[in-house]
Amino acid sequence: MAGDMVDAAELTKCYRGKATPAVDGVSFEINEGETVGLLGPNGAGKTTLMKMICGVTPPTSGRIRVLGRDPVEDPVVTKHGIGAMHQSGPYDQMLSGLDNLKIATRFRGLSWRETEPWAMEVAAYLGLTDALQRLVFQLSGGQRQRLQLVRALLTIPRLLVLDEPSAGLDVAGRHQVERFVHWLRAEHGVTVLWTSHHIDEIERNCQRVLVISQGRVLRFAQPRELIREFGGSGLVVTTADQVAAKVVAEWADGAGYLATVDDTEVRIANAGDHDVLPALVRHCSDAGVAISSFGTVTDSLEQVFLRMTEKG
Ligand SMILES: Nc1ncnc2c1ncn2[C@@H]1O[C@H](COP(=O)(O)OP(=O)(O)OP(=O)(O)O)[C@@H](O)[C@H]1O
Repeated sequence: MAGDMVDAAELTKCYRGKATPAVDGVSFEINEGETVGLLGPNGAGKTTLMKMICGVTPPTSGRIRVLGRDPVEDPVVTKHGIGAMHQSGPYDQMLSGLDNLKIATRFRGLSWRETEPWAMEVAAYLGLTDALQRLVFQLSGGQRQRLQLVRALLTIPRLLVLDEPSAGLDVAGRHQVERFVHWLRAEHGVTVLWTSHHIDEIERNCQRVLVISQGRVLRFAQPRELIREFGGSGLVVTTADQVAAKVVAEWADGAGYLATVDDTEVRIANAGDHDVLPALVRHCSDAGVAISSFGTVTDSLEQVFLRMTEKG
């Protein structure tokens, strides 16, 4: 059913002393089983929006429902329905990772005996079994980040909220987290709301993307729809040598295109339709320089995001 997981209507959050709202009249729906990416530049309101979904902070106005309930007023939702991994965790640095998990379990009103098998399975998957015995201050940034994910998953949530889950992780760690979330979704039907400044991560993993800027929704659509709507395709021209590359780049500049040169390769933005090519080939022939090959490249979600938020 549409919006059965999250239903936000005209959601607004104004912080005291701030002239403009952090979240400003945002409406959207998330369906059960979806993985939704939340993208926005720094300060766009992503964390504030996630906090309202998790019931951590109440909206100033508007309405938010998670699983049909008000997340601020209904602790059942926040304690059992939502697993949230926030950017920083209130750890006791002088206790082990394991003891921190036990405290979090108690805080959520759960029994460690019942929680332990699943929590240890998650920790093992994330390569944390040994690290859990060490004091938190002895863990690396990447291990602490993965410990946050275990803590968000003390139960199998209906909705998993991930606020920059890959911050501080190396490439292997990022892929491990991605594989794990994919498995959760496939095996347990967990709905995921995922924010990241690694836009390739969102493009790989999310079915729809909510793009916000200055607290407002710019667009909520599938990555490929965003690329179709806001993206362009560029021309990649490989030349015989750097002199030829310079000739191509100067011609592109003169024709009003943005050209970037990497050794003998020239990328000409928004010139993917082949109308450009005959004029370029003619120019190169007149100038006596050779083109070795050419092809087209389509914008990535990252390029589309930059374009959308620059307009923002
Ligand atoms: N507790 C707070 N009190 C006052 N202002 C706040 C508070 N939390 C956030 N803000 C402000 O609200 C706006 C949105 O902040 P928020 O953290 O939600 O953005 P964000 O998109 O998550 O940013 P980032 O990508 O940098 O983490 C910013 O202008 C920020 O300064």
